[in-house]
Amino acid sequence: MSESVNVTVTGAAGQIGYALLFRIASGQLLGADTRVKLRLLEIPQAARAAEGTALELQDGAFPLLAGVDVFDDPKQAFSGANVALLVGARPRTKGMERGDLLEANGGIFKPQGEAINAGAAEDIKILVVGNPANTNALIAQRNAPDVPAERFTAMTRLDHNRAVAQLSQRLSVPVSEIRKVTIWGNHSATQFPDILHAEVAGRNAAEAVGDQQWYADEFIPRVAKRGAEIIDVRGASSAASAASAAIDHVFDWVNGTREGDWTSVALPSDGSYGVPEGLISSFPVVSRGGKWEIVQGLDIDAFSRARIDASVAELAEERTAVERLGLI
Ligand SMILES: NC(=O)c1ccc[n+]([C@@H]2O[C@H](COP(=O)([O-])OP(=O)(O)OC[C@H]3O[C@@H](n4cnc5c(N)ncnc54)[C@H](O)[C@@H]3O)[C@@H](O)[C@H]2O)c1
Ligand SMILES: O=C(O)C[C@H](O)C(=O)O
Repeated sequence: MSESVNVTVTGAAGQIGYALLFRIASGQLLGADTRVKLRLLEIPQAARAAEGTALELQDGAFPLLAGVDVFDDPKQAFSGANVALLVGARPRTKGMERGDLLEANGGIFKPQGEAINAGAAEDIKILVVGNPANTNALIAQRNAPDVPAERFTAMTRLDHNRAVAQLSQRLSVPVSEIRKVTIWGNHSATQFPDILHAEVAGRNAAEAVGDQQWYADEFIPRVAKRGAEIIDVRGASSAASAASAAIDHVFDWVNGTREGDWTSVALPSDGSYGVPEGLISSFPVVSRGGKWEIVQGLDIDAFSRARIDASVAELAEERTAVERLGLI
């Protein structure tokens, strides 16, 4: 059994936090051989609720759980962190777009980036879940100049999983048969869920669907607006599915993606596919040796190009907005 790994989770007393922490403690984030020390960060008003969750974690008697500490100070919470899940932020409510949260939530990620820069472990891996996730990740990254930029990622795995599930339902095939779906761009309604390179049981997915109108007018908006659909039907933003996607994201980062497949992650662009360098945009990626690599060489047709460009333009606008707010 290895040394324990420090996992910092922000927003630990929130909805996603509650769905996430028990899965981490059970070994699903890092694997069944890795002991975990949880470091929970909350705002002072919610720290007692996080203490309550810590008591429940203790009551789970998880063999892989090496300890739980609760903090209300980011510097302490991120000290020595090997993995950081930045969940704590306000969720949107009915009628809002995720970008509307920029002003309310952006300010959270500057001090957290600074705290990561000051005290996280050398091998820190960061996943931002709190919305607007891509731009919050950009804020944290730009405030942590000593941490390699590629360690900062934002979550589009929930969108990816949603796309796989919709395709599976449409084609009546198990999700395990679906490969190489991509989410491009922002975790927002402008995102582009791409099935043109995807495979279903070894066959091209777009050909298997054979219905461009369903793809353009039903599938893409259904996936891109699924967060709003959940808020409408459930009365609160997605929580357990978001926690599950966060587990998938980090598990694949640490353990590698499966052969013959890829996943979707928002990470700092290196200029691939014409996305301006530095923007935290979603790409098709594989994970090898604990590092994400953008899948290269995919043909991008005019339909896809227009959609990728629109989502990337929104990311550039969000970057300008946070520059104006003095957050980067
Ligand atoms: N990227 C995605 O796919 C995705 C999916 C679902 C939800 N989200 C986002 O995740 C965020 C959390 O959602 P939730 O449903 O858990 O919300 P929630 O309101 O239930 O919980 C948020 C928690 O964060 C805490 N918090 C606020 N500011 C903090 C700070 N500075 N430091 C530490 N903790 C802080 C709050 O006290 C609260 O307990 C929201 O922004 C939501 O929109 C993202
Ligand atoms: O849509 C939201 O506001 C929550 C989350 O980002 C989601 O995709 O479910």
